[in-house]
Amino acid sequence: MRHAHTVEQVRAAEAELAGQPLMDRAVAGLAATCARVLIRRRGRVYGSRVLVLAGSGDNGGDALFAGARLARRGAAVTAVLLTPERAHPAALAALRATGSQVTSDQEVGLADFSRADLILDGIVGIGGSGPLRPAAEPYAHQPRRGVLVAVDLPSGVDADTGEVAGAALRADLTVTFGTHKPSLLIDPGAGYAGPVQLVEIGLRPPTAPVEALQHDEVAALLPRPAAESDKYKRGVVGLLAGSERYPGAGLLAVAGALHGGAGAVRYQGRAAEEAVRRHPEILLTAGRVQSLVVGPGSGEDTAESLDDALASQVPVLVDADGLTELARRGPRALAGRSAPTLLTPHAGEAARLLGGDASAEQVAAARLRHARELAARYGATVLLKGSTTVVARPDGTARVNSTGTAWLATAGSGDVLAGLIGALLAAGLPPFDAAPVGAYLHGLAGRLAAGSGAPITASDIAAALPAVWRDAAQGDRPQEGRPQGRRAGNVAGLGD
Ligand SMILES: NC(=O)C1=CN([C@@H]2O[C@H](COP(=O)(O)OP(=O)(O)OC[C@H]3O[C@@H](n4cnc5c(N)ncnc54)[C@H](OP(=O)(O)O)[C@@H]3O)[C@@H](O)[C@H]2O)[C@@H](O)CC1
Ligand SMILES: [K+]
Repeated sequence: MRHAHTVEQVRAAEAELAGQPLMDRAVAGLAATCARVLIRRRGRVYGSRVLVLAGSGDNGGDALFAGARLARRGAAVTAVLLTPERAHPAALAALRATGSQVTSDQEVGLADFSRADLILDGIVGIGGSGPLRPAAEPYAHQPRRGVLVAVDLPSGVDADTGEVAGAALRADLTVTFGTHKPSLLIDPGAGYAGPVQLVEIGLRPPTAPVEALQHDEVAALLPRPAAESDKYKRGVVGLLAGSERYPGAGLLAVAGALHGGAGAVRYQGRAAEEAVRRHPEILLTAGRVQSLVVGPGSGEDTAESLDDALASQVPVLVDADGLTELARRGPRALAGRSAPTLLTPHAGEAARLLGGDASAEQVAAARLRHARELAARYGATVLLKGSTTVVARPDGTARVNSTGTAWLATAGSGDVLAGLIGALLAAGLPPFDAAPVGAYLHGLAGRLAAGSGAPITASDIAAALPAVWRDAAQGDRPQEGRPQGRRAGNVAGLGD
């Protein structure tokens, strides 16, 4: 599990360890990573050109101390101070003692930015607020050829939310200290971080408000049939999906559910004839179900289907047309439910559910905030789809998934996901497990189908699910070329 803590929690955990050499530990890890990057890139540290961008806080201090260590190994280090009168005194003295160049001339800094083999972004860390200050902003737009390593987090990214108010420095690699910050897991911030390396410094923060399931946790949560299993023990999922106008959505939801480990799929939409032709194993009769999926392509039947689903005593997943109808009814429509409800909107549907309080663009730019807001308003678990999928509970705790790939953004991909998660709900996983496990598998299936990069269809994603499931169930790590998470890959040859 990757745990991410807020700035407030990090500060409190840091205070408990007062007197311990936290900065030394952080700097040692940071400098060691930078040295490895230089050795991979140039074969040695000696003679490499390193630029340190140092702001006025401890983030700048970390960068200057790391610069001093690299200078002692023979790197040619230049430090650019963004607020010269307030640079970290001890760190600046350590760097000066190596004979390195120190300047506050931003023209020099920008020129070196383009030339350096390695740039340390120590402009601002968890002490940041608002958009980058004017002195720092030009670095966000400056071209470079070297590797940019963000210290703790990329400057310009909000640590707690991943929101980017203006410009931000786009890193090739982030070295973070003590714990992940939510911004390193959630887009758009995560997109600026690159692969993230965590340096342990001894922090003991409390329960994390944001976490990301990793391969082992997903493996442990996957339902496995036992010797005495029958279809009800494995879980029967009911699908209220597919209409005369959109029959395909129903078929894709069926494919997702069948490959999601359902003991059986009870199909209750208008595409029954085609569904049974394609998937002869489905049931068309009314009967017992252990979860319901309502909405994918449900068209003209949506209102009635949603009534039926919400009146049931089983977990309900509401997607697509079901969400549009729910937005019309508002949060009170879920008030009487005793069984769990899971909503799976994309940004546009989320905006609708929020009743016009935010646009789709605003939702996408502040994913964590809006997923939490929706979960709280509707008293339901919410899976907000997109570049990072965020799952939030009404109490604000969240899980994020980053196995996704841009190739997943294809028609019908969400229908497969709805069926897949519906099957996991039917198997007995609570929504806060079923949703991130489903998103994790769905993302990997997309990656597997897309291979080294090729257009895929939603049917390809469904077809790839068994292979992904098999790997996960056997505890196999995703193989090379099939990274576990976007940021776990060996991007630009920099990951460990
Ligand atoms: N916690 C831990 O356990 C450990 C923490 N460690 C390290 O300490 C870092 C936190 O240091 P920190 O508290 O000194 O804050 P930091 O991030 O340097 O920023 C403050 C400065 O930035 C400025 N500034 C603000 N907003 C800005 C903006 N938008 N754009 C530009 N500038 C902006 C602000 O200016 P001011 O508002 O004062 O004018 C202030 O001077 C942390 O990220 C990690 O690297 C490790 O060494 C060891 C263990
Ligand atoms: K930084």
